[in-house]
Amino acid sequence: MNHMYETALLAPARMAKADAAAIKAGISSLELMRAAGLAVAQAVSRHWPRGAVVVLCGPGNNGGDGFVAAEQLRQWGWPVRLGLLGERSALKGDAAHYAKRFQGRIEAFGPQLLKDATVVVDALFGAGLSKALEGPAREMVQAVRDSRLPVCAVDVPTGLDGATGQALGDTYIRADHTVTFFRKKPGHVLMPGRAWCGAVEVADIGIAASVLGDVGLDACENAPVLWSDVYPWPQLDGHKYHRGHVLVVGGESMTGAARLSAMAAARVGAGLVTVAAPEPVWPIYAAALTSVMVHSLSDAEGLDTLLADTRMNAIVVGPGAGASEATRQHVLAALATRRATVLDADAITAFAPEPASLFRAIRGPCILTPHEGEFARLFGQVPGDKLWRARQAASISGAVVVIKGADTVVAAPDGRAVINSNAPAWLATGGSGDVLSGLIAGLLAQGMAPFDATSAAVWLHGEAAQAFGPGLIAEDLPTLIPSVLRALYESVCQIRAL
Ligand SMILES: NC(=O)C1=CN([C@@H]2O[C@H](COP(=O)(O)OP(=O)(O)OC[C@H]3O[C@@H](n4cnc5c(N)ncnc54)[C@H](O)[C@@H]3O)[C@@H](O)[C@H]2O)[C@@H](O)CC1
Ligand SMILES: Nc1ncnc2c1ncn2[C@@H]1O[C@H](COP(=O)(O)OP(=O)(O)O)[C@@H](O)[C@H]1O
Ligand SMILES: [K+]
Repeated sequence: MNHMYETALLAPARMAKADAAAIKAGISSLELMRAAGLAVAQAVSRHWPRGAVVVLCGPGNNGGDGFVAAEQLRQWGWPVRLGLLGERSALKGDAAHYAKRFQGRIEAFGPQLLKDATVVVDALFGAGLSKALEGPAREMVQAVRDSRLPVCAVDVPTGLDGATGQALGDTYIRADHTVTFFRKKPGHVLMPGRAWCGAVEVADIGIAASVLGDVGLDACENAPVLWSDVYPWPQLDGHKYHRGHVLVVGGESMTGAARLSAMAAARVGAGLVTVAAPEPVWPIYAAALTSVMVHSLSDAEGLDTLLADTRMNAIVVGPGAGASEATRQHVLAALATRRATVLDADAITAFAPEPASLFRAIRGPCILTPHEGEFARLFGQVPGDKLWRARQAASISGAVVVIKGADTVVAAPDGRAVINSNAPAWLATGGSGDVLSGLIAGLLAQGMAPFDATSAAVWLHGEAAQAFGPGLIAEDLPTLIPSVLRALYESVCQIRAL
């Protein structure tokens, strides 16, 4: 199977096409709904002790899934209350079919349903939600929020746009657990959706992955399956130059940033790492670094002189650099070599007055790693969701663009894109972005292609932060890379051995 199919993300419109393709291939829509509702009932019984469950059903197929789940839970002996938004006679198709099979009582829709409940199943609206919630639906969502009851959402929490991860109106369900079908939707991993879905479970409802051949996909969720085949594990017959040489251009006042970047490049496996340190502060870098080499860069010696050593095959400019003319010149010198170049932080900000001059200079492999603030400085206010904005920026700049955050998006100029979902909140700490730039460069130096290297680095970065948890500071991240790599290596080897 195409690896991209495994972690494909399908926006609701494309998911509807996948449903239609599966139905055309022979599975009935009733079977799909039955499997979906059963998966929801199983999730509820797995995650909560048997108790008073309230199933809130909407007027469409999301509500249909709710009827199936409610009947299943009832048969398993759960005390079930069910409220339907709208008239039962207005239900159509599959939802009407399963409403008829529900053996319990359909109660008046309203916040009184929540009294004495222990868990809520949100089957109000799913992929079909197309406008802000109003009237009784809105009141109910607000009541569920106020009740602080645990929620299991069907497909997507009501109020969330599955395509963008944004709210369609002013209120929405915050779920503890979300059961979605066939594949995740971008809204499950893009913020704030990622935070509202709780744990997301993908249920197999009988749709074959092969439908994606015709249906396509909107992006992928970042995962090792996408790049582990091309991960540059060291070889017995290799030597350090086979593993590349990263040059990190250091700054004069914030010397820690370049050191963090350099340490990360070394830990992720670059054969050699050099920091080019401004002459006056060379002793600071030299005293702090051991295996990483430090080159004293005088004002008179341009970066191009140092880069005459063509073994330096990946360059980082930006961490702690200062948004100065000197940084601009360093960026242009690095890009002129057409070697793999990571531009972070001040290297991005330095081009804020004239972004086009940066884009013109990008002729070889280049990765831009802005956070939202730096992104706006370079690309302005691009409308649309984060996935769209990253793709636009990659197309405009000719670089792989990483928009960082709890939902880091990596997009390539050719349209490929991944959304990363493993970063814990602990990662939001000063200097962690500097580490990321080094991880990317370290993988580029070892010959990984820019989009793969960046996706892999973003994932390793998130895993490292997860492994540490609370109290993380940026210095910890490089030291956590070995255990993350070991676990990845062992899992990849196991897969190969199968
Ligand atoms: N074969 C399929 O298509 C399957 C669909 N499934 C379920 O079906 C869901 C999608 O079903 P639907 O397309 O019926 O959509 P929903 O059940 O999410 O919404 C129902 C309808 O409500 C209307 N609506 C939209 N926004 C509204 C608002 N703010 N206020 C009032 N009405 C509004 C729209 O006409 C929409 O079609 C999925 O999320 C999933 O839960 C599952 O049963 C699996 C199989
Ligand atoms: N809420 C969050 N949850 C998870 N990761 C986050 C969150 N906020 C930021 N990050 C990650 O933390 C890192 C911060 O990078 P950056 O803003 O460049 O910081 P610095 O310049 O201090 O190194 C990025 O990798 C980003 O994706
Ligand atoms: K829902």
